[in-house]
Amino acid sequence: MAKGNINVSVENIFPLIKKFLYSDHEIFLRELISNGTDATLKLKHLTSIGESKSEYGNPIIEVKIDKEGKKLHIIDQGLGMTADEVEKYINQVAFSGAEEFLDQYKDSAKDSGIIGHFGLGFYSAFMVAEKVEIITKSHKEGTTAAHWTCDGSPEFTLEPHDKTDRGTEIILHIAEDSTEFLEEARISSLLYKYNKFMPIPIKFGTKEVNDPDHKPETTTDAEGKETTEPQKKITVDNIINNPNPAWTKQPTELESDDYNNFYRELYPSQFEDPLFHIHLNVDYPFNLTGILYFPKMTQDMAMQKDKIQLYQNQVYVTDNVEGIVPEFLTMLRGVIDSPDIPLNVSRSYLQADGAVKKISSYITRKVADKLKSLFNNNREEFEAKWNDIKIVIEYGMLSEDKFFDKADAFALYPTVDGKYYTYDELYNAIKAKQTDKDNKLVILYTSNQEEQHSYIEAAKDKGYQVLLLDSPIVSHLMQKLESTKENITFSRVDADSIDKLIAKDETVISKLDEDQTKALDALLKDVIPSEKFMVQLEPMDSNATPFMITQPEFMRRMKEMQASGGGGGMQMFGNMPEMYNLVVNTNSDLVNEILNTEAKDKQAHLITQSLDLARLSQGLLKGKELSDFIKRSYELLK
Ligand SMILES: Nc1ncnc2c1ncn2[C@@H]1O[C@H](COP(=O)(O)OP(=O)(O)OP(=O)(O)O)[C@@H](O)[C@H]1O
Repeated sequence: MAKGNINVSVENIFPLIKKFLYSDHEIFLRELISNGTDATLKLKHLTSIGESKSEYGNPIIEVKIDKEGKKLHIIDQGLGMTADEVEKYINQVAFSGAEEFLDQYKDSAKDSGIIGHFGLGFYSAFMVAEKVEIITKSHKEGTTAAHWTCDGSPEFTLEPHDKTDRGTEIILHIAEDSTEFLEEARISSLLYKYNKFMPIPIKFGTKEVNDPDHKPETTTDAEGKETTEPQKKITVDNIINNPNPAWTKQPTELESDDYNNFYRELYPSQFEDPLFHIHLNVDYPFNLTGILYFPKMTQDMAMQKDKIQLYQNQVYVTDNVEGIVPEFLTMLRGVIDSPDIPLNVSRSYLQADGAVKKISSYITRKVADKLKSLFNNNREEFEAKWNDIKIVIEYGMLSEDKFFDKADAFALYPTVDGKYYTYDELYNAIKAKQTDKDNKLVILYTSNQEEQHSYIEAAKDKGYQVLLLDSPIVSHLMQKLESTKENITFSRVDADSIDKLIAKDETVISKLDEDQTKALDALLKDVIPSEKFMVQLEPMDSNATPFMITQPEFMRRMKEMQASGGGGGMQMFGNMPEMYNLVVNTNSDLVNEILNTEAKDKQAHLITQSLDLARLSQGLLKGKELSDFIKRSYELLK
């Protein structure tokens, strides 16, 4: 038996490992299974090129709990190690890796982001074990198995072992404070979290299934009663992983059902199919595969619990893909697998990393290309899905300039009449009628068809088109479009009276002379609360609404942008009180009647009633004021 000291300068490294990695100690299992997987894949390669005489067969990795002995076993049938190799790879190489890690990150232990994503390899076993054994037999002919033990001090023992079959068994003597790792449920959930798509089958216990060779017979007795014999069960290995997940296959091998099934495998609690998928597959200048799904979005952007999962060669790493996937795409779901994403560094470093930047822009481009081809190939279907995908697209247009440029080809602007225009189509459809006297194109929109119904009707009567733009970030997008496209402006239908929304050269003559206008103004100001409404007298078509409430576009939009997270300079708008304009049509019969009514109280009554009607059509009449209005209206009916 050989004894010796592991090549390590720190007197006792294990307490350090334990301390630094405490928050994430569960990753030891992922590390050990990864090692077993690597050892198996290496053997596969060696046998395929004739470098190993060993029979590859159908190797699996087994995880076994020995509750009584307080041990956890991880057994592989990979290439194994000779005693010399244990000496070289475990005593020297592996430990220097751990040491290097500690050297580098000793001072930054607080940054758990680093630690959580760093694979400590074999030595992470000491986070949960007080003693570790390796029993390993190399695939090389004529070699003896080796048995290595270490109890957490730098001392180890290495002796021969009688193991005859190829592969490595790691035995962890679980420490007192880590007995949770002797619980079947805990191990099972860890295997599911980290290993469910690893490339070598992983066995954890056995399970009972119906015997496929047994077809239960049904017999009929003398009285004609049928009895079916019980189905025979057989015991089979409980394989916890799918070693060939969809993203590792070529898109040509997969049907749309396969993609949907894989989505359900990833997110078992999702009942709705995704809207569509994007298969990522690139091997130059970096390596990346994956499948992204567009789920059906809800208006609530925060409600997004199933996230994109990041894998490295089929080993789960994290579901925090911030920095790797552009932010607007973090609303998607699916898998990204890349050996080229550095996992052992902090997030801020990740964002500056050249390879990561390229990955991020590749993903953005792929998503844009996919959207474009969906739009080109089946516009009808794309339009039908627009409502569910618009948030992602609009958000992408706002946050990524490259995406903004590409999205011009497929971003849609729906009208209240169910038409869907691209920007260019919209421009051509409305430019003749909706260009104002200053040659500005005015794009009219509503955020709520029900609430702004009368305003929409007024615009339609003029032959204008009204867009339905109702997503929570659309005010930011309008702002961006106004600054990138030339000479356009967005205006909500209730931002002004229809003649002023798109001001043309023609002027409407007022039926009131100057004195009458002054008198009307005074009358209105007597009754109408000036802190809530700015009275605006306007000569309009005599049939146009006599009293109308509008809210200036600029102010309202700034407030909205602030509410949906504009931050910074927009703070001041959020604190402004709601301010409305009351537009009074001086050419209407009602105004004429108000002026010609002698009795003061009747005059005030008419004004109040008209104001309330205008508020009612904006949805602003509520509470006591609404009750008073209803009461007054009944009085009028008497
Ligand atoms: N189950 C195993 N079968 C065969 N060799 C193994 C096994 N586990 C570990 N080794 C050997 O020990 C070495 C060190 O393992 P360790 O897990 O510490 O580092 P690594 O796998 O090289 O890197 P990482 O830090 O990414 O895990 C491996 O490179 C491999 O040569």
